[in-house]
Formats: sequence, structure tokens, C-alpha cells
Amino acid sequence: MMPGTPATPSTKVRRTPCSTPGGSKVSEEKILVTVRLRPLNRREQALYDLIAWDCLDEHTIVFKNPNHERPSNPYTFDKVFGPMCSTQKVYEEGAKDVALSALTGMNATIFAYGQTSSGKTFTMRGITENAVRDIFEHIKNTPEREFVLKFSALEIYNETVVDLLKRKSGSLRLLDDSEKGTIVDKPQEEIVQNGEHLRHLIGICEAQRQVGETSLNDKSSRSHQIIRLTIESSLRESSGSMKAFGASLNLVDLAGSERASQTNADGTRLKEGSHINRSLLTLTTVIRKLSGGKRSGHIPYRDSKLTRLLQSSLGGNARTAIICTISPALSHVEQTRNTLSFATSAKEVTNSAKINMKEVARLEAELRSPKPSYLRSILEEKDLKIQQMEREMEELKRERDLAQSLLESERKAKKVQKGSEQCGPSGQVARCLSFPGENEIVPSHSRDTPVTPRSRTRGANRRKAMVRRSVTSTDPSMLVNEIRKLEQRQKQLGDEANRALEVLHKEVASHQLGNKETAETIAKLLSEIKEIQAVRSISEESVTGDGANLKDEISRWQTQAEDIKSLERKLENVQKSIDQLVISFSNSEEIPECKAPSKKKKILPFNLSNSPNMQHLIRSPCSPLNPSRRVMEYETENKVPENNDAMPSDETVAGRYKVTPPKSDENGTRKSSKEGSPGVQHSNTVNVKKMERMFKNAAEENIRSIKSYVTELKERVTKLSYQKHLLLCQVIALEKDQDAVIDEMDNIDESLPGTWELTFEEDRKEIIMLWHLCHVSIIHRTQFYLLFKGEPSDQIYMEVELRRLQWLEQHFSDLGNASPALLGDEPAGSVAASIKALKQEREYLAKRVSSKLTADEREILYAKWEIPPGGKQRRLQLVNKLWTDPHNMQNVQESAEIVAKLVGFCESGEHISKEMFELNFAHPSDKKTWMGWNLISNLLNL
Ligand SMILES: Nc1ncnc2c1ncn2[C@@H]1O[C@H](COP(=O)(O)OP(=O)(O)OP(=O)(O)O)[C@@H](O)[C@H]1O
Repeated sequence: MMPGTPATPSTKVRRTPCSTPGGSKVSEEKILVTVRLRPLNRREQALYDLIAWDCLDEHTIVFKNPNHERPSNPYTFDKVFGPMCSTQKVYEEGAKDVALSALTGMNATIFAYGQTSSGKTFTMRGITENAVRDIFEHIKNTPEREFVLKFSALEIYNETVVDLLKRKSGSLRLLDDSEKGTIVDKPQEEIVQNGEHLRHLIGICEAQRQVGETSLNDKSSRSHQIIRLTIESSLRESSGSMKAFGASLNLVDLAGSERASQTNADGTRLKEGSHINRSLLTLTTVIRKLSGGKRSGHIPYRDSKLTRLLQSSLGGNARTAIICTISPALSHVEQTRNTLSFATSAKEVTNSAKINMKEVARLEAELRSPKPSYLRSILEEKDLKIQQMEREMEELKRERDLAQSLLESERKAKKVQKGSEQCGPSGQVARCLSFPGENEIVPSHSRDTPVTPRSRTRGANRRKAMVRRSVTSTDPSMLVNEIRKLEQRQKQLGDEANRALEVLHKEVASHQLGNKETAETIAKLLSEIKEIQAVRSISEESVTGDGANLKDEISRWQTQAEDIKSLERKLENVQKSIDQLVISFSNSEEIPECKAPSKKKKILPFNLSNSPNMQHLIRSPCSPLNPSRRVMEYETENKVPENNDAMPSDETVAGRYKVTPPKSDENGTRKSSKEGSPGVQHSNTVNVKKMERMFKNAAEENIRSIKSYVTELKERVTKLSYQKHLLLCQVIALEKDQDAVIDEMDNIDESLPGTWELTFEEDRKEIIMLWHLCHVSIIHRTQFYLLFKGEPSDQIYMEVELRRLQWLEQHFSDLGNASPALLGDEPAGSVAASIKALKQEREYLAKRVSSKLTADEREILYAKWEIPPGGKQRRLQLVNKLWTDPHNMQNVQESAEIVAKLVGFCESGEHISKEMFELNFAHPSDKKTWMGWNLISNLLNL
């Protein structure tokens, strides 16, 4: 309702009755709507915000028109709770009756609605605590019934439903149930044992909830929270009447409506804010439409998850109470009006709650009902059809919206794609490469931790340090080293190839295997090996450069790209040659056997194990003589002709085949080598043929191995050059980054003072603000301010002061958050005590104005501080103006100077030493008695 709107008429439909838990059976009733006005908070006080609202009576609130032109129209609700009203009272009069309906089988929902920081969480905490207490009280006092309580809790964050008891289960789906409406797909449900257990579960949910800092609220709820208690109750003994019923109590703490401009939201907060606002807008639309009565057409429950989940509570089968929380501050007047307008609509919404009987009881009741059940079922069927059609229409609408948004995002994606295509492939390569130091540069809080002004500066300093570190840690020389390692590897591979081919050459040449063609091939291979070595030696030369200059390194790599290609070509040739060699070996199998004897002697020393290169080959990781190869070789060695006659008599050969046991003749008689020599002569042709075949097989096998080895080598060279390419991209990207970072650092270094000076200024500002918020003694402030001016040794004192103040502020704010039930009298008193002590201190200082300042000095100060001449208590007026504007550094400086004069310590700190500021990191609460900040003035004996 806007100003000028007439006060809400009292409704014709009965409002929620205030009776025993659950009251009697309710058919139709309006939503119970109350408004809670909180006191001005510290932020608002610090900004000298004005109170803009007046509670005229228990039902009426009115805007205090500051211009007093004409009185504003009052707003009327079921109840209006003023700033001094306790949460207990809000519960008793604005929620209890509805909440306890769940104990008698009626669904109930209590929710808090209002602007961010208006007190929703504060209020709902107290309501929940009170409701839990009353529910268990009722259960205790109703022994004839048996109750089962189930607890579940959900959070709607950025339009995703999350289980607060099982956050890891991800987002939960919403399903349509023909009887129950929208239901959540299997949330975790806990059977509640007792009040303590329930409080424990609520505590878990609070801890799990998405909370963040905005400029209006340090602990702003960024999600809607729904705590659901399902209460089933049945009679322990059948009494013939209604036996069992079940209902749910929903306790809903909505996220606050907010203005991005007011909360200074950006990034995550802005995104959250827009989701919050969108769902609250749907809630407002639903309420507005429902308040228009039954003819207001389609109700857009399905437009947000919040309204889908609350559907039965909004115009459906539930009793509902809404507590609208508002800030009294003039600066929030527009938001408050929106809330009151929502509340005005909400009180026109009619719900039709009924007792939810469980199956047995429902059948019994039906039997007694005068309405024939077939008529009822026809009606129900019709209702269902209507509902189904409605759902289908909404589904279609949703699909249309979805299609539209898909179209939109596709359009956007196309645009982005166009953009990225223009960047070119090399840009993409550079982007997808990850640098070890890259992530460090992003401060971790930038993703989700709220950023306070202090953490922002600290973050900036840290960032600067990290930038420095990243420049040195991801030093290009590291990459150059990597490149060097790759070069080394490449060199090794070349060596291995070389060795393998040399071995082959020796074996083949020494045994004169193959024909002329083979010899040519081998010669060709050797010349290729030389060429490979030539390429390598070029690389070696360049590798030996000192490499300190990255740019030279890069250009070297660019010229070497050709060398690598050439190396690949060479290897290709080697492979071809080996192919030919294999072919020629197969042809040589057809060599006439008669030629063999003349070559026999020379063939025999076919001796891989004796090769000087053997050890290298074996050591090499991709040597043809890898373990499997060795098995093959062993097998070949043991393929000695079965006929013992074929055994060579040569010593070396005998030694070489020593693994082969001496064979027996046909009669099984062992023969010595001597004895066997005639046999050798005898079967010479056959043996030589066999031997020759054996050696050919072995050589062929050997060549095949080398061939596959060379193939592997080729693959590795390809991989290496790819890696080099990637490295090159990294180096180039890093070079660019480094240049940019160095520029940035140059700018930082030129324009900003050193880290400590920067931190000192920030810390000092924060300390001044905290002094103000915590009503700290102004003598203490003066002394601290004048003593600590940013020397390096001040750092520890600043840190201690800051910690103490932060603790104190948190302590005061916790007191503010505690529910009245927990508060008692004491804690609220300690804020009041600080304010009182500060007042006394100002009065004390005012008394010293005449004795410590000359008449002239006083007059100058009165004029400067705008104390009207001839006014009452000018001295007190002056002192009351000191240390009142934490944002204005001039005010701070001048206040400190005046107080210093009044208490008689001068700026140089001659009379006091820094050591009197205890370096104690313990929180003040850890000490037995917390004396407050007046302790300092006590120490000064003032
Ligand atoms: N009635 C009240 N009396 C005293 N302090 C209050 C009252 N209501 C709220 N506060 C204080 O105001 C601050 C903000 O309250 P709260 O977090 O409950 O707001 P909110 O509406 O839930 O905000 P958001 O929507 O951002 O979550 C808290 O520090 C709280 O202690």
C-alpha cells in the first residue's frame, strides 16, 4: 500500500482464532499477517539515519512524514510489533496458534518476509525455538496420543533446491503429486527423539545454510530456508472416533529482498540477489493475485521453486502466518513501503485448511458423512481433471519459456563463438595450458569469501606479493630447462638409434649376410646415421648457449623446428632402408645350399652377445633387446641343431653355447667333441645349411626388432616436437604475461606506498570505525591514535587492537542476535554499560575544558565546531562532538588533539609509553573480568 491508500478494512472472513493448539476445525480463514519493526541497527546509527516509522497502536503503523505536510495514511495489520517488542511476544501473538495447528492435523506455515537486514532470521530463530518448546510441551501434556515427529530441511539457493541435512546429495527435484501438490523428491528425514535432538538438527541446518556478507548485513541469508516438521499423531487406544492425523509445520526464513545498488552487490552476490528477487517477485505476484479473490485468474505458482513449494500454504490447505520485518530507517523507507504493501495484499489471502486425517480415520469419517461417497468421488475426479489441465497449461508455458531461453542462450553462444574464433588457434593453445603459478594469482576469497574493505587491501597486497612470486616461480628459465631436457632426450634417442644400427651393421658385415643389395642398404643406413649425428651436433651447439635470454631461446627453437623435421625425415629413410634389408634377407633364404660351406667358418661367429655395443643396447629403454627380445634370443640360441654332429668344434662356439647341454647320439651315448669331429665333416652341408638358416632367422629377427624400435623412435620424436611446440606456446604466453605483470608492478610500485604503510592506513581506519561502533572510551582512542603512527614496530599493537575490537563488535552483535529467551538481562547491559561509561567520560572531559583551555582557545573551538554562542552547556556540546565521525579523518585528528589537551598528554607521547597497551591476544572474554575500555583512563589516573 502506498501512502494515500486507505487503511485496510477489517476483513469479513474470520481471522485466525486464538485458542488452544490448533483451535477447532477451520474451513476458511485469512492469512495471519503481522509486522515487526526492529530498532535502528549500528550501521544505521553510525550514519545518523532517522527513524521513519511510528507504531500508533498494536495494529497500526504510520510513516512519520518528516515534512509534516499532511499526515500519512496508517497501515493496519493483525498485529504490529514495535522496536522494543520481544520475539517471545511476536511468537505468542503472531505465530503460536498457527504453528501448533500442526499438532492437531492441520498444515501450518510461518514465514518471515522483508528487506535484507530487516530481522527475518533474527525473528524466525526465536519463533522456531519457541515453537519447538511448545510442541514438546504439548506432546508431554497429551499422553493419550502417540506422536511421531519427522524433521527435514531445504534451502532454495539460486533456484536450486538443496537438502540441508544432506548437502552432498546435490539438487533435489520437485515432483507433482496429485494429492499433495508439489513434493520434494526424497529429502532426508530424521525422526526427532526429543527437543534437544530437534535443536541439534536445526543447528546443523543453520551451519549449512548459504550466508554471505553484503554491505547491509554481515550475515545475510542468501537462500530461502524451509524447515519442515511432519507431525503424525494417533490414539494409543481406539476410542471409536478419529484415530490418526498428520500435518506439516513449515518454518520459512526467506532471503531478503534487496537492491543491488543498496547492497553494492557484484559477482556472486549480484547473481544470488537476482535469483532472490525473482523468486520473491513471484511470491508477491502470487499473493497479489490471491488477494484479488477467486476470479483473479491464473496464479503463477510454478514460476519459482519457492512458490511451488509454498503453494498449499498460499491459498491452499494450510494455516499460514506471515511476519513482515521492517527497518525503521529513513534510508530504507521505499523498501519498507514495498514490504508493507506485500503485507497488505497477504492479509487478503484466504486459505482453506483442513484436518489431514490418515487413511483409517478418513474412511470412518466418510462412512458417517451424509454426502454419498460416489458423488464425492465424481467431484474429486472433476477437481483432479481441472488441476491436471492447469498443470498441463503451466507445463506448456514453462516449455515455451524454456525454448525461448534456449534460443537466447544459443544466440549468445554463437556470438561468443564468433568472438573466440577471431582469437586464433594459438591463443587457444596458450589459454588451455596451465601454469603452476597461474592459480596462485587469483586470491582464494575472490570466488566465494565475502570481501571486506580490510580483506580487500590485504588481498591486494597479497596479490602483489604473489605476482612477484609467480614471476619468479614460473620463471621462463624453468621452461628453458624443460626444453633442454627434451633436447637431451632427443639426443639419447638418436644415440640409441645409432647404436642399434651400428650393431646391425657389424653383425651383418662380419657375417657377410645377404647380397650386394644388402651391403648397399647397410652402407646407406650408415650414411644416414652420420646425417642424424650431424643434425644432432647442430642442436648440441645451440644447447650449449647460456640460454639466459628467453627470446633468443625461442628464436633458436623456431629455427630448430626445421632440424627436427629433418631428423624425422632421416628416421623415415632409416626405416625404409631397414624394410629393404628385411626383404633382402628373405630373398637370401633362397641362396643355394652349396655355397654355404665356404662361408661356414665366417658365419659361425654370429655373435650378438659379444658385440661391444651389446651392453648399450641392453641398457637402452627401447632397446631391441628388451626382456621379451631376450627371451627370443635365448630361444634362438637354444635352437642348436638337434643332431649332435652339427655341433661346431670351435672352442669359442662351444663356449658360446655353453647353456646347451651336450646331446646324445641315436643310441643315447654321449660323445666328446673330439669323438664327434668326424661327424662334423660328414654332415657338413646339412649343418651349415641349418646353421645358416638359424643365423639368418636371428639376424632377420634382430632387424625386425630394430625396425619396430625405429618406428617407436619416430613416434617419440613426433611427441617430443609436439611437446616442444606446447612449451614454446607457454614460453610466448608467459613472456607476454611477464611483460604485463612487470608493467603492472612498476605502476604499483610507483603509485603506492609500501605494504605496511598501506596496511597501517587500512587498519587504522577499521580501528576507528570499530571504536565508534563499540562505544570505546575517547581517551583510549586519542591515546592510541596519537601514539601509533605507522612505525614498523606498531604493527603488533595495531593487530592486537584490531583483534580485540573485532571480538568486541562480534560479541555485541551476538548479543543482538540472541533470542530473548537466551538473553536474560546481563548481555544487553554490557552494550548499555559502554554507552553509559562513554557518556560519563564526556561529562568528565567537559569539566576540564575550562581548566585546560584558555578562553581564546575555547572560543576558537566553539566557532570551529559550530557551537552556538550563548547556548547551554557549550563545553559539553563541544566534547559531545568529538570522535563522532569515523569517516572524517580531519574530525578524528582534531578530536584527538583536543582530548589530548584536555587530559594533558601531548602528542609526543611523553607521559605514556606504547607498552601500556597490553600485547595480549586473548579475547577479553578470556579474562576473568572485562573492565571495558575505561581501564585506560584508570591507568592514566584521570
Ligand atoms: N528486532 C530486533 N532487535 C534487535 N536486533 C535485531 C532485530 N531484528 C534484527 N536485528 C539485528 O539486525 C541484524 C540483521 O538481522 P537479520 O540477519 O535477522 O536480517 P535478515 O532480514 O534475515 O537479513 P537477510 O535477508 O540479509 O538475511 C542482525 O544483527 C540482528 O541481530
